Amino acid sequence: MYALAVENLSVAYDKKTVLENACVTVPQGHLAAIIGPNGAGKSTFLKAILNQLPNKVGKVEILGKAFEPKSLVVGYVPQRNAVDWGFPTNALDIVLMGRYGHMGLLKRPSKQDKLIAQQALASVGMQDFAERSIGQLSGGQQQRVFLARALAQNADIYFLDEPFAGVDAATEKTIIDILKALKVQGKSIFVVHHDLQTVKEYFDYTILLNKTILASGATEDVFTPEQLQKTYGGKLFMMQHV
Ligand SMILES: Nc1ncnc2c1ncn2[C@@H]1O[C@H](COP(=O)(O)OP(=O)(O)OP(=O)(O)O)[C@@H](O)[C@H]1O
Repeated sequence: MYALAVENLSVAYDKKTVLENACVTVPQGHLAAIIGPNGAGKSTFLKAILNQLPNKVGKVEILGKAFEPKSLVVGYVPQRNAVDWGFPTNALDIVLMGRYGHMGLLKRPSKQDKLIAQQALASVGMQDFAERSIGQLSGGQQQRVFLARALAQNADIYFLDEPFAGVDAATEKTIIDILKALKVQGKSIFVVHHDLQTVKEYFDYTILLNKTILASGATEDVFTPEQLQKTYGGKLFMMQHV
């Protein structure tokens, strides 16, 4: 069974097609980068997989099943700028949302849920900020809290949209170490990523996307100058580092 199987996925916004016939299968247990230029459709690809876009056509299976919004199996960390940070809630409550699907009918967090949420906050180095309003956290701290929420959910497959955007080197290291640890546990992780210089170091699997999936597979096979040229065209100026 594949972690992700996508067949002929297409998405249009206002009749403009931004994703066309994307096809990819990814085995379980990989830490996979999704890369491609700005506007290539990477966020759209994630949102379509997670059934957030009404105008999608095609077939998507996550661990052999169609995505269900209440699924506990799938954890999602959206792009930071897609989140309403004015929402009046504190960091611990955000992380507790990751436990929501695990709670009983009354949706009241148990002691165990609170403990798991606190542990998740601690694992991203944010234990001292549990009571802080999310609007009063720095960008990197917000990113850590959202990662903690996904960790508290204890999902099997994770989708993260640019988790390293605007974070400092220490936060980036914290995040990548956590993602690598998830992979060691056999989980599957998909990360929209922009920094081509760290792809080989961070990811064992790479998906190249520009309006459709251009290539996917083991990073050493896919992350080649030829494939990157195909994906980025003339816009690629970092070829010498590849
Ligand atoms: N809600 C929307 N309505 C209309 N067009 C949209 C919408 N969201 C995205 N687009 C367009 O779809 C295309 C793909 O956008 P998307 O955000 O998926 O790209 P991306 O690869 O994630 O880009 P980036 O690397 O800049 O984050 C872009 O041309 C964008 O302008």
